[in-house]
Amino acid sequence: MKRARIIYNPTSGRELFRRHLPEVLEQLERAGYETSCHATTGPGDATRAAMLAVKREFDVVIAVGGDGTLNEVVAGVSNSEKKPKIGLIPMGTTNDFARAIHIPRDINKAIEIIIQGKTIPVDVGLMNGKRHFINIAGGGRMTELTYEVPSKLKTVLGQMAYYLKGIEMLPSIRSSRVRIEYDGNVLEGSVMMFLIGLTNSVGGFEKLAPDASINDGKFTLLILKEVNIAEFVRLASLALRGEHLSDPNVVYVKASKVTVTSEERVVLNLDGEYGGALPAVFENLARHIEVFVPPDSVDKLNLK
Ligand SMILES: Nc1ncnc2c1ncn2[C@@H]1O[C@H](COP(=O)(O)OP(=O)(O)OP(=O)(O)O)[C@@H](O)[C@H]1O
Repeated sequence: MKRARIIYNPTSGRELFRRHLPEVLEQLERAGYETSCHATTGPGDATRAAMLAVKREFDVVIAVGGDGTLNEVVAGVSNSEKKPKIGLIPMGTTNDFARAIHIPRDINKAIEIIIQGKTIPVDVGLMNGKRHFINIAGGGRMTELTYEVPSKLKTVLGQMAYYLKGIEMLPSIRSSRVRIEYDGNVLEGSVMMFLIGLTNSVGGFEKLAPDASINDGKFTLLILKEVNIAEFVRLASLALRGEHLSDPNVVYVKASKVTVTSEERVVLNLDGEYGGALPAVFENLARHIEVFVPPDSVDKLNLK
């Protein structure tokens, strides 16, 4: 019998998952999975739980929560040789990764995808050899807003909270002088922000990196050069429609290794959480984990 470990954030998604747990266990049992659960207790706990699941040789680990929980689970399995396959039940306010691989927010449908058994290898990002990311790493004053949004506000308002915070922060946005090295190229100058993405969507901007592939071993590096506020707002609205790529203020390239340094203090954001400050080396761990995906969506995933 196959063994699955559910790691769920009980505070995520208005605590809906706990009520559905009995039927989820039954659904998995019928499909031949012996399943046990762990409810996370706070930051870092999902990583510890995932490491334990690796040690106890579970075949599958199911991350239930938002991008934060998934990030922690991936970090927990990432350093082991024999990794469990990762299933995903999106319950968070931001579920960028789930959206990128077409996992619906419906609990039973998400479980059904795991039961169907189709997995694909996907890339994982690693910063400074120790911190993992699954969606995006970024730096610059602009990217700070993602973790400055209070979680209460996020729960109530969802995506809207980011936009409100973004508007509030607009006047204080300024550029940072950085040196960015990517696959042998160098770019030096003042930038509003740089983003190092694995998937195509970030915080509701689903066309930010329209050609991103989740298993090509490459990041999409997106750099926004120094612009004034009016220009910034214009570019943000272009980015919503995916029309920012050819703008002269935007650098848009693919790279598997990116090194960023600065003489200023530039803080980083990893998957929406505070990620320390520069200097940083970002490496793409190609095809590092196996995740369950809907079999009928594989064609739409832009796989390499
Ligand atoms: N029992 C808990 N109480 C409080 N915080 C928790 C608990 N368990 C986990 N966490 C923390 O909550 C963070 C965010 O959770 P998660 O990503 O699952 O959902 P979310 O906050 O709804 O959505 P998102 O992170 O996508 O905005 C996790 O990274 C984890 O550190």
